Amino acid sequence: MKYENVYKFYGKTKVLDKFNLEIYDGEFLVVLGPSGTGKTTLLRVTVGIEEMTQGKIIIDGEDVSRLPPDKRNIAMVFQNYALYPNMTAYQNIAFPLRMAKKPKTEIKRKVEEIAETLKIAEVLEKNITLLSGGQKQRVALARALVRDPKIFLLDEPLSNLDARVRVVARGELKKIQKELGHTFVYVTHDQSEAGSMADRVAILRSGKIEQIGTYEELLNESQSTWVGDFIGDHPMNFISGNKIGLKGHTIGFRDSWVSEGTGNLSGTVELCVMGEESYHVQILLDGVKDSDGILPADQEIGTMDGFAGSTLSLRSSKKYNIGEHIRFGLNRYNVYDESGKLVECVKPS
Ligand SMILES: Nc1ncnc2c1ncn2[C@@H]1O[C@H](COP(=O)(O)OP(=O)(O)OP(=O)(O)O)[C@@H](O)[C@H]1O
Repeated sequence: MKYENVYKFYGKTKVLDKFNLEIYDGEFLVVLGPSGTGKTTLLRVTVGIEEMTQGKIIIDGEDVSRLPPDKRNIAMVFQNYALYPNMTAYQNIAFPLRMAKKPKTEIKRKVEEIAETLKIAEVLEKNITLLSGGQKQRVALARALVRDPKIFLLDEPLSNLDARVRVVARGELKKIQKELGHTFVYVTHDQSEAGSMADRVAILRSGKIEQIGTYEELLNESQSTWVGDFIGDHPMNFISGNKIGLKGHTIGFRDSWVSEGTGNLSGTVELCVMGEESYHVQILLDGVKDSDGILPADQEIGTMDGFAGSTLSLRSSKKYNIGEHIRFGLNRYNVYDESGKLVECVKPS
């Protein structure tokens, strides 16, 4: 599927801005981005429940931009599942096939088959209101899958599940997608979902793709300070390049890219909290007041609202006491120019 120069306006508000993207067949693409950046609009325009203002969507060489939703061979799973509350799970899943006037025997066979795959066979006769969040989510998925569409659009389908069920559901979803070979376009706010499921992640910013790649590439080779700040469990750390001889540039590094004990940076531990696999250590860098050294605490870099240049976060296997003074160096870092664009990824040997 390919988007070519797609624009979407709501009145005067530009939501999709010359949007271009090719999604490969069988790919699991996750779309991440801040709130209000056009993710849901992108899905709604793709499935056809919202008309685009300008541009094309091409599927298998055919321009589907002006086709009605039921002629696009695309299914969408909504965040709130949009199930029919007065129907059983069976009736919900069968609904699109009934609308397509399929024979009863075929409907029964398909619904049972998909219910088996998604492990909801035993709840088929239950009313939808009696199902758990996880079961509802699977019914919604089954209802989308039963039509056997080529492309699936999923808008935060796991967000109503509790944290543990969500982790299991992620794995199942990924497995189903690979087994069936469908193309999935999956919108989420949850970066760990992106990291665990996506073949590629597209970061949407103001209706355009800011960067696309594997989650790892986005983390390690963030193309802009904006992406570095946005992606990851913690934002990328940024310091002035002056400190290490790169005047006018910004140095970006992840909290795990440090070696403790030696190096040309030092600071005082402000906070040390235990994470799942390591300690998250917050450091107030030395030299904060030095105008030729580290950026002053109140200075903002680029578009990173409220980013205080003086406080960094590190990941460590060691527990530190508050007030402890530590020295550290960088195992790798990225260099950004004045406009916040990536210049170089450096890995000192
Ligand atoms: N029907 C509509 N009429 C007018 N403006 C709309 C409409 N739908 C969305 N918008 C606006 O378009 C912009 C993008 O909305 P959209 O829901 O696509 O963002 P999103 O990235 O999915 O956000 P979120 O992550 O919060 O769900 C927002 O500014 C929103 O207010």
